[in-house]
Amino acid sequence: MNKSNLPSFERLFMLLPITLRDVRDVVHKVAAVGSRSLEKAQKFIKDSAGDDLSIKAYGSYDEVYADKDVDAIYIGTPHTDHYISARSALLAKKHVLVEKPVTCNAAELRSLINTAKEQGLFFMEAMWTRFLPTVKEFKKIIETGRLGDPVMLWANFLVDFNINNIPKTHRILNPMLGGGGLLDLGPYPLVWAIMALYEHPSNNLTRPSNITGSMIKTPLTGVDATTAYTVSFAASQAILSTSILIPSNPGPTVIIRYQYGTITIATPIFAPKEFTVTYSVPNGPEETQTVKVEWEGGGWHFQADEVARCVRDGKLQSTYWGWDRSIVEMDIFDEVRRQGGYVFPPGVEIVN
Ligand SMILES: NC(=O)C1=CN([C@@H]2O[C@H](COP(=O)(O)OP(=O)(O)OC[C@H]3O[C@@H](n4cnc5c(N)ncnc54)[C@H](OP(=O)(O)O)[C@@H]3O)[C@@H](O)[C@H]2O)C=CC1
Ligand SMILES: O=C1OC[C@@H](O)[C@H](O)[C@H]1O
Repeated sequence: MNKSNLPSFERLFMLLPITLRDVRDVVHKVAAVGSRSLEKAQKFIKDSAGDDLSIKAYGSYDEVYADKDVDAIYIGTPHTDHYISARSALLAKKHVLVEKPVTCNAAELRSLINTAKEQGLFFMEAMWTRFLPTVKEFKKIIETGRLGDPVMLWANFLVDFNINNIPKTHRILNPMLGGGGLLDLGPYPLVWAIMALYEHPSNNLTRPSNITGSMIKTPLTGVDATTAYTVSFAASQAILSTSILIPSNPGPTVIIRYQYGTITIATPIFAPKEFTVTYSVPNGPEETQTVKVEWEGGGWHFQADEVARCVRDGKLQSTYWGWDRSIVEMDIFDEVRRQGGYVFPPGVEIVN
């Protein structure tokens, strides 16, 4: 059946596989796709949006911002474009979901938050891991209190980008696009530190007390190839790392030690479907529990549901990944870059 021949209500109805993941309170639909080239926008709709003829293709981003049928904009451009695109979308009165890292630095983020407040619009970093069902299950285990307080967390995200055989203009290598491992991969080890340590009731959303960072840069372009960073909270500490030189497997890539046990998160760090909890009692037997979670699709739709709910409820920020989390993240990245001596080329940071 050709969906495009149906009246709009029936087309909407055909989107109902949404209910298969048991989401009935919100529905969202791609209304338009913007690209710097019309042909690319059309190709994206054909290849990645089911060739849905109701989706408008635009050869510029500005046309999407100006479209009255668009309520919210997802920005999936390289990091260095996030500030300009998100600001333009907010000024055009659109709610905004912007890829991780939300901006190149904390000053750009603070500026966007002010714009969102002034415009009365929803704004969120697309930290999709926070919205996965796995994290809901993780939080349930923590809330029982049986593990006690967190003490140490180790997390890494390593990806072999084959950097000797890709163009130096690739966004992972290009300093003009905010290249390097920290900004691209670093949000994932950090999101686990934020979820497990910063958000833990024992820390109660208290900002980190100390941050350290060390970077090894590739001679190819000077961006960070391997980075280690630590984040200390009042009573717990995260040891985090990224590299663009080697793959993450074999995992695990996240281990969290609590007073009375350990949680080990399976790979991939950005969308794990399994974790293991080991409860340890002094002088007693250990008890191990493996939690497995399944979902349909890649998993990005859970954050899209959150955007829809927040917009519906008139919220400017999410309770789960609010502005404070992104500010903690970008303050940490600024400090690690400062200690690691990674200065972006002039013009990359729009706000300083
Ligand atoms: N959540 C997740 O799972 C993932 C998130 N990301 C994040 O998404 C963002 C984009 O990453 P990725 O898709 O790999 O990046 P790409 O380099 O593939 O760029 C994505 C698109 O951005 C547009 N664009 C706008 N300005 C530029 C520019 N100056 N140079 C190149 N492209 C530009 C292009 O679209 P066009 O020409 O059509 O306008 C391009 O196709 C990053 O911030 C990254 O961290 C990346 C991978 C996975
Ligand atoms: O978000 C991401 O997840 C997967 C990585 O390979 C990618 O570089 C990164 O941007």
